[in-house]
Amino acid sequence: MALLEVEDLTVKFYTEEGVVTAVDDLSFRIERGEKFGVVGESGAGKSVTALSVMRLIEEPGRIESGTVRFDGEDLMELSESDVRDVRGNDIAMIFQDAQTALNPVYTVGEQIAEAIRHHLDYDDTAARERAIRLLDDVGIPEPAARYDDYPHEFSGGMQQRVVIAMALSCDPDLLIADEPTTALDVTIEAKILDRLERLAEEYDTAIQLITHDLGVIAELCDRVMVMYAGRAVETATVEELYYDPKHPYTVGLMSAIPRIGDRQDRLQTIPGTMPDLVEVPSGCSFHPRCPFAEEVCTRKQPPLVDPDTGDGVGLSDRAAACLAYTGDLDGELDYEVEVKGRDAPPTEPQSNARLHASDAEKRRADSDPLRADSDPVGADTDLLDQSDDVDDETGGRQDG
Ligand SMILES: Nc1ncnc2c1ncn2[C@@H]1O[C@H](COP(=O)(O)OP(=O)(O)OP(=O)(O)O)[C@@H](O)[C@H]1O
Repeated sequence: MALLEVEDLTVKFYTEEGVVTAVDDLSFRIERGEKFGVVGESGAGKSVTALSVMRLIEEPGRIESGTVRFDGEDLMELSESDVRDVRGNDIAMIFQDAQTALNPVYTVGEQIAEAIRHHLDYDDTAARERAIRLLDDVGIPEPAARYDDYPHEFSGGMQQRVVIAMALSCDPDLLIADEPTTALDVTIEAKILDRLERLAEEYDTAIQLITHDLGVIAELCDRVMVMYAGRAVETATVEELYYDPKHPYTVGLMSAIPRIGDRQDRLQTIPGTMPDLVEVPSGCSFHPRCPFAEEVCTRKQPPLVDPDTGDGVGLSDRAAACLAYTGDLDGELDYEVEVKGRDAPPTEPQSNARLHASDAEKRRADSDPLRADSDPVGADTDLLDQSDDVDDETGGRQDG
């Protein structure tokens, strides 16, 4: 039995502008101890998916349908108090902004110890010891001394480590991490991801890592689901995704990963933005941005299929939702995957995928009214967004 099984999940927000279908008939599975990545641009539905699993969707949102089974138990059927027990004990969640997760008026040690006392029924001394061990585990120097410091005395990177310690304090089976390192400098990001990976293995915790950055997925994950406009468009192992991406959107995301010494203007590789989810384009929702789109793509929604056979797939199988794999397209997907440093360990994105549209397709795309108000720069600055924050990894106290 898988640890988490989500089937046919649909979540809508009833806003003044209209009904937003944030998650549309989504199914996926996370195995025990697995590191599962969810990737896609802003608005793809990644966070809403995670919040739905935790049953934390609030008005004007509504989970319309679907099942979420955790360890065989349907979370949708549980009472509110039983779900609260699952949160914290079995599933923990961390967010991008460490500051909002930490209470400024309590010391970090107290906050972790309180979570331990509450969920694990430890006495004060045992909770303090476990909290100090956790601070040490997440890489905070002099953990016993830092136990009594307040959140503002820690740098951003160190605060996020504290949040990870708090999330792991009750030994959850699943840790949902929503853009946990996006606000941090890249070198600190790499260290925290590395630490997260080691701890997940040590504690046998599965991770659902949400990010818009395929580079982060490569650092940590075993398997990936690529989301677009509330739907899964591709699922694969990390190796399959990097060496052999199957969906044009994945190829576009891959092209957008910046590399050292890379002078190519990547802002042109995946033009357009995520559609307005009140009025999702007909057929394949990616078709207005896809260089390979044909007329059929405007009216037929592609099912998730095995890209080799075109057959339907199970929850964990390799799959892509593109009509190229169901035999509906006249043309072929024409893209290259240039693999860099095949022998290098998969800590760096390995492939350098490129989309090619024929001149005719480019002209069609350029004159496509659906693209008229697209914003190529906006789309890709999001994909390339990196904070300039410089963090203090020495563990030293912050000034002031
Ligand atoms: N409280 C809300 N009210 C109305 N619409 C919402 C609400 N929360 C989310 N949505 C909509 O649901 C869609 C999916 O949002 P979601 O936050 O899941 O995207 P995401 O992929 O996590 O993007 P990001 O990386 O920006 O968080 C978006 O169109 C968003 O506008």
